[in-house]
Amino acid sequence: MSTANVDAILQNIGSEEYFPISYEELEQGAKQKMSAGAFGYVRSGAGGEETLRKNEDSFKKLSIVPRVLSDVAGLDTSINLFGRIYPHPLLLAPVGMLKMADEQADLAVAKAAAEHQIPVVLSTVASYSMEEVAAAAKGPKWFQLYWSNNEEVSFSMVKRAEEAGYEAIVLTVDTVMMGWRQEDMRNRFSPLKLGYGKANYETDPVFLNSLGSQDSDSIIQGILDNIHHPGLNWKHVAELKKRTSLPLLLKGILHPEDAKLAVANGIDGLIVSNHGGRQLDGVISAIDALPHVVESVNGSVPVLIDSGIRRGSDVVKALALGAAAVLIGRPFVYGLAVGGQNGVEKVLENFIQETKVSISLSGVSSIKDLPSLKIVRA
Ligand SMILES: Cc1cc2nc3c(=O)[nH]c(=O)nc-3n(C[C@H](O)[C@H](O)[C@H](O)COP(=O)(O)O)c2cc1C
Ligand SMILES: CCCCCCC(=O)C(=O)O
Repeated sequence: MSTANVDAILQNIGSEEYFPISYEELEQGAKQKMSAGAFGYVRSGAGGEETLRKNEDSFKKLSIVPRVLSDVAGLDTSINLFGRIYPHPLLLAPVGMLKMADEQADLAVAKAAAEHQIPVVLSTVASYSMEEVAAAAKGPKWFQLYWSNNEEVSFSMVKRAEEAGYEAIVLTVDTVMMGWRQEDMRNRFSPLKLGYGKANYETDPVFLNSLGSQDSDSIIQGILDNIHHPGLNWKHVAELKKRTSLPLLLKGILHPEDAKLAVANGIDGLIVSNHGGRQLDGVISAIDALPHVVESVNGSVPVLIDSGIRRGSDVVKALALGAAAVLIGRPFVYGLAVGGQNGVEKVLENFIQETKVSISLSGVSSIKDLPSLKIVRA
């Protein structure tokens, strides 16, 4: 391991201010900084939170069987997605309404990710518009689309993303309506109604033209009318595919048959995800769904994963089970709440370094060799 890695591991020791390292510490730190409603919104899952818990528990039930004496001196953690090389197998998952955590929200997150050339996936319901984020941060960026009932609004947002330099479109397909979120009902908290997610809508000419009036209340009502889209189906996906030259990924795939249909519809990549346990409670954990999805697409498209990834050894397990890359969700949101841009950078540095240590100690020296690493259910 290089001296730089050791330095990074020791970064907290002797430094003046301690920054949380573990996920549990980050969560506690964020709880102290955020309002009860905002923290509850980020932390919680749907229903009885069975899936939220299962996401993490499933990772813990998997064990790495490492190799030794395999010369890991020349570690290579780079990956290739859609023809572009990234230095780490990590992306930042789309997280909407980040002003709940920090005023600089998506701007701070995109700047932190750019420091490491980690792609950030900007949410449709971001707190800053896609053009503002593109102007603030020059790193790789993808755009996450929530389908709009007025489909011309969807196509308009995709066109804007292309023009602003976003490199892929991620259509989220597990959110045709909001999950049953008891914590938010208890707290009477809706960040959408508070306007934290309106930036991409209030800057969209097609959306604005569709409204009778363009005051703040009408914009928010317009978003609520558009964002629930129970009619979404494969025809929309096929039409969207025709409308963009960018790689199109579907986020929220758990069933191998849906994965096959996605490939048949020309989709370029999949994200195995249960939305961090925030949509349908009781569903399979993402890491348990992953090998079946990977098998069903048989290498035809890259399969990424999110939901429950908390540390470097989780990244190793996901890549060993066939993921092309992983997306981090809540950990970076908590980093943002605790320390703004600097907090996100710290979370990413720890993920990067722990991932490197975990791959090396597994006896593997390149990401492309991780699928040969033995993982057992213990
Ligand atoms: C506060 C919050 C907001 C989110 N907003 C979005 C969003 O706008 N679009 C989306 O596709 N997924 C959204 N997600 C889901 C994440 O992209 C991701 O699937 C999930 O956070 C992964 O699980 P993890 O947080 O356990 O890592 C959100 C998640 C959280 C916690
Ligand atoms: C209709 C779904 C709106 C969801 C907004 C943000 C999100 O994805 C979340 O998990 O919260």
